[in-house]
Amino acid sequence: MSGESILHSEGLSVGYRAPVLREVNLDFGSGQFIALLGPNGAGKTTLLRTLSRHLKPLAGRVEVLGRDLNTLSALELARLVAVCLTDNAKPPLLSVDEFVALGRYPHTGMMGRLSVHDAEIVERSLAAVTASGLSGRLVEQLSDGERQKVVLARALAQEPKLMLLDEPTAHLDLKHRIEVMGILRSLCRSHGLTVLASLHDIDVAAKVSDRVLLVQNGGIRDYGLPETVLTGETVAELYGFGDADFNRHLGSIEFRGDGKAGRVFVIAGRGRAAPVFRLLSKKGLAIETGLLRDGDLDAFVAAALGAKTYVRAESDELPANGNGSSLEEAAQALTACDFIVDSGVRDAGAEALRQRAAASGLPVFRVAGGAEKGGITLSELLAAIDRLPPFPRQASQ
Ligand SMILES: Nc1ncnc2c1ncn2[C@@H]1O[C@H](COP(=O)(O)OP(=O)(O)OP(=O)(O)O)[C@@H](O)[C@H]1O
Repeated sequence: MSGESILHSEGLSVGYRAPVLREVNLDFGSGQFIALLGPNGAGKTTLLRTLSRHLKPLAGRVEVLGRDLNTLSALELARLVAVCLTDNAKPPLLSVDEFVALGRYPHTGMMGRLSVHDAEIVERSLAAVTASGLSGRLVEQLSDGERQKVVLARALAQEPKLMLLDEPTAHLDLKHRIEVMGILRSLCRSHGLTVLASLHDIDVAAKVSDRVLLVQNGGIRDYGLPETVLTGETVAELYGFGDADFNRHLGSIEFRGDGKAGRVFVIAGRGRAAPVFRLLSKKGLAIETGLLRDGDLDAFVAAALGAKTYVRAESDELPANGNGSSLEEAAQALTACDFIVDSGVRDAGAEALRQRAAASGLPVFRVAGGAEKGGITLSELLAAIDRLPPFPRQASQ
């Protein structure tokens, strides 16, 4: 479904008096969901406004389905391209159904009557964004999230080839955000619709989009598969993160603590410790952890949080007596920490570290939920940490 060129641009410059983005060369096939990403003020809205002919290009050309954007009549353009910009319109005295029906006018003409078929499309479009219940209400009386769905329904009713959406989920709660993204994605798959949507939620963009278009510093920074373009470094540079990391394996942002509140060793493994890591990191603790197998979910989360991780390779079977060299390193790190959290994983490495923890004389907290029975809740862990004497404990001993 991606052979046909839906949108093509060459040497495009967009902006106002001065260019905001230069040399924008795009070529989008049909049936793709493309996320437009970039920091505030990078030019996402300006690009969408230019591609939808709300703004004249400063240079270059744009083609929609092989036709020069400038030569399309307003009606032809509306049949091909639907646009939802952020200026959240509140048309006075229009009902939801009348508003969504406006999307049919490119097909019926301004004076055209809605056929039964058109009325069905209006109904289907409202249902697609789970807004059938809003039928009969006045648009001006809707909440921001409800109005956003209705604006999307109008765009769907237009049955376009290309949808240009500026922050289409900004006002939606998590459930509706996921729903709307799912609907747009399935329209791309089933109807060959192409969507270019500016998104601020990079976690969502990484998971729903077929391609990502990154804009920054006056131009296109990158374009391609989210799986290859969205690396931790690229995302950090794009948004200027200092204290967070985008983890490409998890497709999510992790926030690092400043690590100034003390040092904790977490006996982790098999993904059990991910919530423990986040909790300790928010508490401002520097984290060390082991002994993880390569590819363990815990290793990804720990790395994203800036933890020092002791990993053994999949092939590197721990000797029965637990005397592997990486185990020894992990054990030494453990005894140099202020306290220990045991996530209750049951394997030879964890067992060996547990014995070293018990012998270290350091406080050890076992959290519930692992393979081992017993343990405290995460709230109890926080309270227990608060009761510890000030760190660094070992310096004062
Ligand atoms: N009407 C205008 N006249 C002049 N400059 C404008 C106008 N609208 C926006 N700009 C400027 O153009 C630049 C790009 O703005 P734009 O709204 O396209 O960014 P954006 O990437 O959509 O940002 P955000 O994520 O904050 O919505 C900004 O520096 C902005 O101040």
